[in-house]
Amino acid sequence: MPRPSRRRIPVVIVAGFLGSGKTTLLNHLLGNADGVRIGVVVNDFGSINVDAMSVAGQVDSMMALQNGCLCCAVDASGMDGILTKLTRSGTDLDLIVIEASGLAEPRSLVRLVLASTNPVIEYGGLIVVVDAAEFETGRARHPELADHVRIADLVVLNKTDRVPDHAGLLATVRALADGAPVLPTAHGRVDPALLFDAEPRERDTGPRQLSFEDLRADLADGHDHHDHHEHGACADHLHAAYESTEFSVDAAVHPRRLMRFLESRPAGLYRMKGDVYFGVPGHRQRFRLHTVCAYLRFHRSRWPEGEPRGTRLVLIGTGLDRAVLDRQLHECVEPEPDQVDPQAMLRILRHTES
Ligand SMILES: Nc1nc2c(ncn2[C@@H]2O[C@H](COP(=O)(O)OP(=O)(O)OP(=O)(O)O)[C@@H](O)[C@H]2O)c(=O)[nH]1
Repeated sequence: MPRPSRRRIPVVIVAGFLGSGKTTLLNHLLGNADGVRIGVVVNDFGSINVDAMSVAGQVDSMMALQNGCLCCAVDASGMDGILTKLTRSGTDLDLIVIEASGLAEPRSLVRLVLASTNPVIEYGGLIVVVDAAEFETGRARHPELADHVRIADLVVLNKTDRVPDHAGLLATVRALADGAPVLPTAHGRVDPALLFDAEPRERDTGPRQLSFEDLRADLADGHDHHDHHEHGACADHLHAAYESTEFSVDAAVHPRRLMRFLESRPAGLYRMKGDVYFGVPGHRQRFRLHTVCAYLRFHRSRWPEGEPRGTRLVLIGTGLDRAVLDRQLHECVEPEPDQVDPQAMLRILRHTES
């Protein structure tokens, strides 16, 4: 694949609601970069940066930021600092991808990149990943999700494998995207060339559109919202309604007890991700857990060399009772996993991909 030929390094933002498939898409991109050197900024809402762990090792240069949303945690000079660190990392990058947290406000991220004074980068466009299985319910609760589609330069309608008949949804998303290309896909398998070429489109000035000239003018007038808000005080943002908590033990959990917890998890617990150690004979590998609303999947793989065995999960949702969740998860801890009958793994394995 030809490398992007522009002299400045394009900075592409990948946004999309919790669990829509941003990291999956990023990994597909990294795995098919074909010599294009990619720097990555990964931002996780929770305090354990699962996304960074998922992309580590494949990337030319990475900065990981956790425990908050980049869009509120840094101001324009903070973003400048991040981009400068990446571009000075010694790797001659062709492209920078910022993976937003699942609760980020993409408009703010666009502003931050546009405000950068780093002379070697340029804004390369906004890609919004949409979860085909959850979008309609999601936007009923959070109309902002439709706004995110409206301002995208490229929309990836992901998880179409979970919605075989998605023609109606595709039409809806296309109408919202207002002329930006919409790519139906599964497992983030988009042609990387499309991302490298995701140039910010020329926009006319429809009433609900974000004009990049307007954004620049906003910034020039000092109207960047980061000039007015303290860290984390973005009450109008999607993540104001969400909270996260973590569970981290250097221990195994019992497969049946964990499964019971997962099957009865509260409705407000929209997203869980992280690593689970069962330690059961024959099943001592790392089980990476992902839940997105009702979706539940484990991905089994080897533990990276030297990584301590343990169970480390991030839980994100609304109205979470942290104390109860913590107690319930602690009740799943199994001190003698060697003694657990491997049959206890059956229900876990039903939800597992290797
Ligand atoms: N069936 C199906 N599962 C998918 C697809 N894309 C991603 N997933 C799964 O969905 C889960 C969440 O995917 P991620 O890529 O981690 O989503 P994300 O947007 O990075 O998540 P956050 O950063 O937490 O917002 C994982 O279990 C993925 O394997 C898809 O197209 N189809």
